[in-house]
Amino acid sequence: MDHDLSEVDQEIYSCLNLNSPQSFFLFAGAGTGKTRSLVTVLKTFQDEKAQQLRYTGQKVGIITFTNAASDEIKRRLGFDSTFFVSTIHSFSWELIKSYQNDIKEWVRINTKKEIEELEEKERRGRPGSKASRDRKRKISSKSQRLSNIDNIISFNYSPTGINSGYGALNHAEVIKMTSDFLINKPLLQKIMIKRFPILLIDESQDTKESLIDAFFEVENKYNSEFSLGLFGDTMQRIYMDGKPNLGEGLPDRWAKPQKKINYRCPKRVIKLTNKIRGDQPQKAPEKADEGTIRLFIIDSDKDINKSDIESRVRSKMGEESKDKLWESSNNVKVLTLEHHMAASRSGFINFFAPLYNMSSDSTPLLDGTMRGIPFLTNQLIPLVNFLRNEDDFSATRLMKRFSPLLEPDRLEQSESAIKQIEKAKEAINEFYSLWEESSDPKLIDILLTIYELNLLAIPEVLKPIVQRTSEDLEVEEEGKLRDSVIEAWDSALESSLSEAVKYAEYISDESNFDTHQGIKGLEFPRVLVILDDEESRGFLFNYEKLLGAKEPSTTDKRNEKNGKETTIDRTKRLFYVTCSRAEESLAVVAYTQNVEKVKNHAISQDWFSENEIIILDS
Ligand SMILES: Nc1ncnc2c1ncn2[C@@H]1O[C@H](COP(=O)(O)OP(=O)(O)OP(=O)(O)O)[C@@H](O)[C@H]1O
Repeated sequence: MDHDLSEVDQEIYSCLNLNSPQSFFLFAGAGTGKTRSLVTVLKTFQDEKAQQLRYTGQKVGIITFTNAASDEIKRRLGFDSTFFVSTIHSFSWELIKSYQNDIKEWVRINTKKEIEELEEKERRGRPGSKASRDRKRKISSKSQRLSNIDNIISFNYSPTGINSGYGALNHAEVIKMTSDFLINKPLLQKIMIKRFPILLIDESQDTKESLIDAFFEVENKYNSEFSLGLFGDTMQRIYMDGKPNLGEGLPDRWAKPQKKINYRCPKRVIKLTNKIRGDQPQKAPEKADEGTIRLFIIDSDKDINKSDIESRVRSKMGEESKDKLWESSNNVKVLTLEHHMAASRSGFINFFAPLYNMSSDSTPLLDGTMRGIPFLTNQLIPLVNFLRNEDDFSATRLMKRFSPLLEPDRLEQSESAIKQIEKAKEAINEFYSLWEESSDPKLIDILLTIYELNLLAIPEVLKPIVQRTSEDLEVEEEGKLRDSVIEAWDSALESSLSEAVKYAEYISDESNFDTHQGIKGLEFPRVLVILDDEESRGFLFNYEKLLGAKEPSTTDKRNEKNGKETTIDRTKRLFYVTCSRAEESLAVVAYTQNVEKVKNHAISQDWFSENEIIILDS
C-alpha cells in the first residue's frame, strides 16, 4: 500500500531499517505533524516490514505521553501486536517485571535510603511541628514495608493505581528502578534491544530525564542493532522532570529531519506562536485561513464574576470572529492552569478539592480510579440518571448487576423471587423520594439512604462513614482519630450529587474544560485560554511575570544570569502549548493587577496588536 510518504517521513522510514537501523531526532514546533508522521511511518512499516519482526517475535516499542494517545495510535494501527504501544510507566514495567529478585533488593535498598534521609531531616527539623509529625508517619510506614519485604511474594504495578499492599510499586519507583536497571545491568540492555529493536518516543521532551539518559546509553552501545527515535519539541516541555535541552550534543550518526509547516493553526495564531517562542519560525500552508485572536484583559482587583466575564468573552469572540459557535460553551475549549481552577469554574470544587488535596498523587482522582469513585461513576450516577429519565429497563439492569437486593443467592433463598423484586422496587422508590425533598440532595444523604436500604454495596473506603453510630460522631466532634482519607471523603460527601456529576463529566473528557498541561498533542477549533495567577496555587508558573505586570524576582534574575531556567521561561512554554492548540480562533483572557502594563507588554512583544486587545470592565 502506498502511504504517500513526505520527504521527512521517507527520511524517518529509512531509519527503521532492521538490517541497518539508525536513530533519529524529530523535534519541531506545534502542529507540524510529528504525531502524524509517527503514525504514517508506522503504517508503512506495518505493510512492508512488520512480517520480518513477527518471524523473530520482536516488536516496535512506541511510548506515548498519555493512555489516550496510546489508545489512538493502537487504533490507527489496527491493534496489531507487532507494535507495543504504551505509556512510559507501562513500558518500563514490561521491561523489568520479571526481575522480581532484583526488584526486591532495589526496594529494600531504596526504602532504607529513604528512611535514612527522613531521619536525617527529622534530626535537623523542629520536633512536634506538622512536618515532623508527617515525617514520623512516613518513617513508620516505610519501616513497616521494610520489615515485611521478605514476605512479599511478588511485586506488582498497576498504571491505574488500583493495586495496594506492600508489594505494590508506585509510578515513581517503577521509573527510577527501570533507569537504574538499564544503566547497571548490561543483560537488560541486551534484552531490551532484542525485544524492541526499534523504540520510538512521542513527546520525549517530557520523558523523565533519567530514563532518557538510560535509553541514550543503550543506544550508544548498540547503535548498529537498535534505532531510538525521539519525537518532540523543547518549547513544549511542561513538566519539571523532562530533560532540558534534549538533543544538544547528539552524535552525528543521528538523523535530524526537520518540519517547518504548521498544518493545525490559522495564520494569525502561527504568527503569535512564532513570536512567543522566538526560535524556529513556522510557516502556514498557503491555503490556511487567517483566523482570529483576541486578548481580553480584566482588572483582578475589582469585584468580578469570572464566569460572567468568560461568557461575555465568548459572546464578544462570536462577533469578532464572525463565528456564532463561540456563543455556546459546548463548542469552546476552555483551558485553565490547574484542575483546581477547572473544578471551580465548572462548579464541582466542593466535591473535588478535599479529595485532590488528600494525596500528592492526583492521578487516581483524575482518571477515576480512586477508591470510592468508581462506585459513584458506574453505579450511583447512572442509577439516578435512569430514574430521572424513567428508563426502568436500564435501572433494573443496573440493579441486577450491582444491588445486594437482587443477588442470585438472595433471590434463590427468598420465598418468592417476585416478592424480592417487589422489595427492590420499593427500595428504589424510597431512595428516589430523596429528590422530592431536594432537587439536588447531598451525597452523604444519598449514601446513608443507600446503606440503610441496602440498595447498592457501599465501597469499603466509604463504609466507615455510613456505618457511624451517634457515639462515633461524638468522638469525632472531639477531634480525635482523624484519618486523612475519611476526612477528605467526609468533606467531599457534603457536596451535592450534581457536583459529582460535573466531576464525572470532567474526568471522562465530556466537559469543555481542560488544563494547560492536559492538552498536549490535542487540538480544538475554538480555544479560550485563561491566565489567572490568583487561582493557581503552584509557584512554578506565573502569568503576571510573563505578561510584564510583575517584576521578575531576585531568584529569577539570578537564574537568568546563570543561564538557568526561570519562572518566565516555564510559563512561556505553557503559554505556547495552549495557544498552539487553536485550529480556527483563539481568545486569551488575562486577569491581572495591572491592566495597562499587560496591554503595553502584549503590544511591545508583538503578540497582539492594539485593535486585538479588549479591556473588559467588571
Ligand atoms: N502533511 C500534512 N498535511 C495535512 N495536514 C497535516 C499534515 N501534517 C499534519 N497535519 C494535521 O495537522 C494537525 C497537527 O498534526 P500533529 O498533531 O501530528 O502535529 P504535532 O507536531 O504532533 O503537534 P503538537 O506538537 O502540537 O502535538 C493534525 O490535524 C494533522 O492531521
